[in-house]
Amino acid sequence: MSLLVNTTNCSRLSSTAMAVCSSFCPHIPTRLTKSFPAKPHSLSFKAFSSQASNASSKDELPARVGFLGLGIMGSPMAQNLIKSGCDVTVWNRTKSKCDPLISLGAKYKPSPEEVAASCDVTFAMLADPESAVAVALGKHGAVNGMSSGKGYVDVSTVDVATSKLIGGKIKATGASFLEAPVSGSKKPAEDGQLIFLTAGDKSLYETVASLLDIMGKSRFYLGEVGNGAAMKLVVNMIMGSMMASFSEGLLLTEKIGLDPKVLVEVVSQGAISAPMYSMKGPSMIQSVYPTAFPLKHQQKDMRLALGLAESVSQSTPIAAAANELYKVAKSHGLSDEDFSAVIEALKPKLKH
Ligand SMILES: NC(=O)C1=CN([C@@H]2O[C@H](COP(=O)(O)OP(=O)(O)OC[C@H]3O[C@@H](n4cnc5c(N)ncnc54)[C@H](OP(=O)(O)O)[C@@H]3O)[C@@H](O)[C@H]2O)C=CC1
Ligand SMILES: O=CCCC(=O)O
Repeated sequence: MSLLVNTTNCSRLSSTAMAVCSSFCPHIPTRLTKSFPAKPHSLSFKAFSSQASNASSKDELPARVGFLGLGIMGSPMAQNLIKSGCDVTVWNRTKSKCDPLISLGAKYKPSPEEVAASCDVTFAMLADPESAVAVALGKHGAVNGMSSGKGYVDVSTVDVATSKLIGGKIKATGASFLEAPVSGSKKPAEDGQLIFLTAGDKSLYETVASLLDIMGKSRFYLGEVGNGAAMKLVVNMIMGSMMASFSEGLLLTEKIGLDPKVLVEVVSQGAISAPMYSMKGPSMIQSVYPTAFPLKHQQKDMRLALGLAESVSQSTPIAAAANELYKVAKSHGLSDEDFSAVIEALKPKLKH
C-alpha cells in the first residue's frame, strides 16, 4: 500500500525529516531550502510505502556517505549528495571520474574497502551483476570495510541471486544491507527525480530515507532482498519491449510514406503516451542516439528479466523477441549508444 505525499523537495520535508537529513549531512543547517538541488517542477508527488511514512523519525548519528561507481548515474547521484552538504567519499575504477566530484568537495579513497571502512553508509552504482559482485566482494571489496553499525546500499540493476549474494556477505559482517535499484535515467538522476525500489533491512531503509529523498522523487519499500531487484527487472523488461515496438512503428510509418514526426505527436496525445517516446522519438528519427541509458545495460536487463521469468515458468515471448533485437544491435557495435539505437537493428542494412 502506498501513501502519496505532495512535496516539492527537501525544503518541504517535515522538521523531523530535516533534522535527520541534517544529521546525515552535518553541513546542512536545519533549514535546508537552499542546499538541495532545485527540482525542475514546482510541484511533484512523492510516493512512499506506508511503512516509510515515518522513515525519517529515527535519531541517527552524523553519517559519512560513501559512493562507489561514478558512471552516467552514479556521478550525478553523488553530486546531488555533495551539493546537499553531505560528507561524501567516492571511489571509481577509472579514477579520473572521481575528479569532478573531488572538486565539488568529495573525499577520495583508493578502494571500495577503504570507502566502506571510512563511511557509515556506502552506496554502489555499478554496471551489472559481475561488477556489483567485484566491487562488493572482490579483493579490497567493500565487504572488507563493513562492520556492525554500517550500511551498504546497492543501487545497481542486478538479478535477485546477485543481490542476495551481496546482501548475505554484507550482513555476515554485522552490517545492514538494502538493495535500491532506480527507475529514471540520466536527467532524473541529475534533477534528483529518481524512483527507488528498495528491499532489505528496514532499519537501513529508514536510516537512508533522507539521502534517497535528495537523489529521488519517490521510494518504495518492497520487503525482503530480491523484491527490489525483481521489480526493477520487470519495469525494464516492459520498457525494452516498448522501445522495440516503438522502433517498428517509426520505421513502418516512414515506409508507408507517412511522417514519423507526426506519429510521435499522435502517440503523445493518446492512451499510449509515454515520456520516453516524446523524448527519444525525434532523435531516433534522425538516427542519433545520445546515451542516457546504454543499450548494453538494457540488453543486460532483458536477459536478467527473461531469467527471472524462466525461474517461475512465466511466458514472456514479447520480451524474448525484443531481447533478440538488442542482441543484434550490440553485435553491430551499438552497445554504448542509447538503448533507443535498437531501431538500427530493424533497418535493412543491419539485417542478417
Ligand atoms: N543510465 C541509466 O539510464 C540507468 C542505469 N541504471 C543501472 O545503473 C547501473 C549503472 O548504470 P550507468 O551509470 O548508466 O552505467 P555506466 O556504464 O555509465 O557506469 C558503470 C559503472 O560501473 C563501473 N564498472 C563497470 N565494470 C566494473 C568492474 N568490473 N569493476 C568496477 N567497476 C566497474 C564503471 O566504472 P568505470 O568508470 O571504470 O568504467 C562505472 O562506474 C547499471 O546497473 C544500469 O543498468 C539504472 C537506471 C537508469
Ligand atoms: O534502467 C534504466 C531505466 C531508464 C529509465 O527508467 O528511464
